[in-house]
Amino acid sequence: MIDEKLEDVLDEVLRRNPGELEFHQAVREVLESLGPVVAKHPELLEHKIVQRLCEPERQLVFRVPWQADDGEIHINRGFRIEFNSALGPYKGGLRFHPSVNTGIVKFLGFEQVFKNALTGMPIGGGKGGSDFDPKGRSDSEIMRFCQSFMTELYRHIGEYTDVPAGDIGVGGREIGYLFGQYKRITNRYESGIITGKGVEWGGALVRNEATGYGTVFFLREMLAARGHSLDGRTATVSGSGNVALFAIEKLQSFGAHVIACSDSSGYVVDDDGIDLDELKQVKLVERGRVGDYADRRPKAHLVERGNVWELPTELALPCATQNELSGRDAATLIDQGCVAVAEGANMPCTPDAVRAFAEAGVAFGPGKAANAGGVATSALEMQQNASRDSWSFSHTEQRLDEIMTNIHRLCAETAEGFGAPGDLVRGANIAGFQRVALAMDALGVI
Ligand SMILES: NC(=O)C1=CN([C@@H]2O[C@H](COP(=O)(O)OP(=O)(O)OC[C@H]3O[C@@H](n4cnc5c(N)ncnc54)[C@H](O)[C@@H]3O)[C@@H](O)[C@H]2O)C=CC1
Ligand SMILES: O=C(O)CCC(=O)C(=O)O
Repeated sequence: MIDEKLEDVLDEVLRRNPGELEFHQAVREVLESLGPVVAKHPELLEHKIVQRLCEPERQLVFRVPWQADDGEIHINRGFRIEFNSALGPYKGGLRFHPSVNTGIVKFLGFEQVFKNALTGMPIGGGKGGSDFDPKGRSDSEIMRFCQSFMTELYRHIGEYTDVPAGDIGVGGREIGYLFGQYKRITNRYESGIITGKGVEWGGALVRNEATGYGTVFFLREMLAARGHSLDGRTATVSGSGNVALFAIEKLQSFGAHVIACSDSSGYVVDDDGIDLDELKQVKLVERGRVGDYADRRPKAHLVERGNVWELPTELALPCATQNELSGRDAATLIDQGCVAVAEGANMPCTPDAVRAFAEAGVAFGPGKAANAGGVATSALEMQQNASRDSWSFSHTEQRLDEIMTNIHRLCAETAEGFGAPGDLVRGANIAGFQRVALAMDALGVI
């Protein structure tokens, strides 16, 4: 249900952004939570704070030409949506995937604004990427693509303006090529222009692990609020990229039994529990498929093109991509005893799924809160860059844990304060919104 005045805002968003379905979905989800806030503070609509929040400050779309190893010239499209800078420089990742378009980048940028606000750190929200498909491309092709991408992007980013990082298809290798090209073009070693850097050249310890670890810290808090723990629970994680791998690592360290993970080729079940060293070897070193992992493990098998949510599990961590877990999947998970879901990915559960979990009393951690550990640790990287310092792993992980625990507390208290105890979706949307709205109002009509 959506408040009547907010319905008008949503109608305007739909009219101005035709066909951008993921963006519509993300905006609708936030507006559905804001009824009680605008009822209490009608000035937020009079000052057009909500309306301005739904319109990116700047949208950049550019051509990215590059040459493949066989000599063929390819042309991709690059994007950077600088969504909101009321709290600090635009901050958010870059995604390289063939599905990337304006609507996808806009939904991710919109989510990022609220997520970054929840961290309590001085970062605005943005997102970018390209419809480039890195799958099957050589290192040299990836490098040439990244160099071409940065040859346009460099003029728009900076420590005080816009600070990109990784997302799907953009990891340490790509960040290195992007940073190298920035340095070459500008002749400046400005560590603070991008995060997710290698630790030898300005990166922060724990940034690589942060999103996955943070999601599990958040899940631990969700369970603790209900008097439960992770120890001995079965868990299923979708994806097997950056977020998934380190979510598995932290789940296992807390005593959970991770039985399955996936990639776009299908899912793998391992009755002995996922062997993380083997999975990292396949995914991070060989850049292989989950089937390669199954081939090496005695009690593992691949379900080609299978849906990982058909498996019985107590904990579900969608860590792959948007709308990967449907209402039907949620019903299956609930029937088979799932007690908690934490979104490591951005908007992985469809609105039907989120509704089904709420109705069944399943603890649910929305992505903009549960996966905020990645961007929060990026802000810690910026902090270290600005002070020419580097912190130990244990100190940085401790900071991450505190940040995630605080975000959980903020969401839970906000939900409670607005008459929806336990509803972390509402808590996250309202708490994130309040922080950005306050800053926007203070900064005037800009
Ligand atoms: N990397 C980060 O720090 C953060 C990432 N996220 C979100 O987490 C999710 C995963 O991102 P990363 O792990 O960084 O990317 P990644 O590129 O390292 O891994 C993505 C994984 O998802 C799988 N995948 C992608 N599309 C799929 C599909 N249609 N069906 C099944 N599997 C699919 C890939 O095979 C891969 O295993 C994304 O939604 C991203 O926006 C959220 C917060 C921070
Ligand atoms: O670390 C960052 O700046 C980006 C993280 C990100 O893209 C996300 O939170 O979805």
